[in-house]
Amino acid sequence: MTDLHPTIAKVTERIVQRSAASRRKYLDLIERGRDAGTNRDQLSCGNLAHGFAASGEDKPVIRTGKAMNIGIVTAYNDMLSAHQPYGRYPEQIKIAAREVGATAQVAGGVPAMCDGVTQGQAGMDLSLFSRDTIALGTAVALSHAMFEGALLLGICDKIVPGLLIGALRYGHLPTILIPAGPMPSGLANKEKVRIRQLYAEGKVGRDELLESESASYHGAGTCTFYGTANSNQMMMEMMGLHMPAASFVNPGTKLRTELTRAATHRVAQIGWDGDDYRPLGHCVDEKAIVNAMIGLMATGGSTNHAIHLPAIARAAGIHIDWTDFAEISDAVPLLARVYPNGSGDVNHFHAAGGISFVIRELLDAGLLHRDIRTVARQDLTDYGKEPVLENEALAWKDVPSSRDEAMLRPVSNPFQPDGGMKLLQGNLGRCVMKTSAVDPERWTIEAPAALFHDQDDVLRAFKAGELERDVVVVVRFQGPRANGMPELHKLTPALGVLQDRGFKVALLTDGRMSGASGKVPAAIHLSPEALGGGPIGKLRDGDMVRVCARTGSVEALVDEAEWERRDHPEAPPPPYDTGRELFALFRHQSDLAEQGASPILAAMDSEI
Ligand SMILES: O=C(O)[C@H](O)[C@@H](O)[C@H](O)[C@H](O)COP(=O)(O)O
Ligand code: SF4
Repeated sequence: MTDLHPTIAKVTERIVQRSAASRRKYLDLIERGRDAGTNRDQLSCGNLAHGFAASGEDKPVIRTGKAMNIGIVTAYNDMLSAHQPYGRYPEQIKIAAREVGATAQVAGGVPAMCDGVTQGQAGMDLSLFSRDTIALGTAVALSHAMFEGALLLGICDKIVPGLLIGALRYGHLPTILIPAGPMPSGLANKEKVRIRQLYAEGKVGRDELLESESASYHGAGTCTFYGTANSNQMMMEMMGLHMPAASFVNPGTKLRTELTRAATHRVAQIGWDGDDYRPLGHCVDEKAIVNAMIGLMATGGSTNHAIHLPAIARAAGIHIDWTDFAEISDAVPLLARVYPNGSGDVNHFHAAGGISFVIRELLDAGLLHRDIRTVARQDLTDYGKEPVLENEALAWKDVPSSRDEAMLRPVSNPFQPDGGMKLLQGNLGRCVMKTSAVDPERWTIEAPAALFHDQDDVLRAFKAGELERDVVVVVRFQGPRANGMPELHKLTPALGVLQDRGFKVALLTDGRMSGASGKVPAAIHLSPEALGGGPIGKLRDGDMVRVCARTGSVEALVDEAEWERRDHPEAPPPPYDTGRELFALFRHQSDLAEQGASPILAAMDSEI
């Protein structure tokens, strides 16, 4: 057994020390959890009668209170292709629960935004704060206190983080997340991007573009690019919160059904009445959080998790920062190239050996904490195996080697010696850049700034031919306090066209990009944001700006005295339509992206 890599050990210990007081307070909460009014024994007869009134055939079992009653929190809706299969899951779960003498009820539903539907639209300004809204909805669902275990149905971008943040405040409950799997592969992602760039250049019309898009996104299941949703799945494996390697099994298959059934049986086995109690708050500890960070680096995961993982950790009393990410990135090799970091999609990744291969490789190399408390039978070792059906029964098998080294490689022969996410800092602040999808010759870009306060103005300038040059496109007032920190992924085709025409191009913003954003170097999440005085506000058109993932720097190359003299521009008005005004409270309370950009956690931490 290889010793744990010294950097992983050092960063973990630093996080443990930094979090000692808040983690202790959190663990005390878990100890009190069952007595703090969030447990069926605390309920009155009236409470209970309301709780099981409509439970049908399960009523006698729920009424006796002897078996686990499982609370299902579901993010089902028809907007997310990834979540559409969840519509039938509660009935499957109830049947599976009865098979082991338990019961299950839908504790509540939570909203889920499809970032693909809102991308480039006003709705995208609600995307990040939908995460905290989901956390609040999860807490409302579990506050019924009718449950001794929980199953969370969520996959996509802000939904898994939101479900986890809410469920962690009920960390005394054993909890398993149940994925629904990726849609089968459609039009190749590279062809999708080619048509998009032709459309951006005016060379094809909407009909051809719509045909291409709907051949790519064509059915039920998660989109097959390796964006934030599929990075969520990877992280849940690295933290041991799924049934092992359940993530990338397609919907509508027998194996998928058996994995859902197994998760329901398993959660009933890890409750406080048994001899293998595994509460969520003990599973999500410092080592599990570090494992999730490692997984992001080893697979080129979504930059959105530089914001979500700090928020998830904080809900468990754990504090991480971008320096932790950067040091882990330097120690962890890139083992997977899944689109946008390569040409294959998550179905190809899974077929090549997928997450099981990655975990086993990292464990064997001492690059993961093996000894974490997972929801499975032992430790993370279980997650280095892939699920199969043997004579119709679920089994897990070793994955001895990659079945496609064009997209999945061993630690002995990685794509990059270090991970896919870099910390950049300098006189403009701190930000992150995902390098795994960017050609290394573009890791350093130094060019004149073109300043914008709105992504649509960038596209207008592109169409007017005003960006045909080396350029750092700066889009500011896109931070959480300004307009909710939208993804600016709609800029990708136009910036890609400029890059393909041979210009040196980079994006610099206090906003976000999609996890599916790829080949154009993007220095994002710049903190502190422009609203409130962040240095990005001092930039002027034509300033030379340098972003460099090699040296980890983001600099305005402006005379120091001139820079000091500069004042800040007037901020654009806050967003007002599409319900965005309802989220003013969240904008006002949000803290830094590096802390998780979470208004609810900022307010919670100010009280406890
Ligand atoms: O972070 C992410 O992974 C994105 O938010 C993703 O969920 C979103 O749907 C993209 O917009 C999809 O990519 P396209 O917009 O290119 O289809
Ligand atoms: S991956 Fe993105 S686009 Fe696809 S269903 Fe999920 S949120 Fe929507």
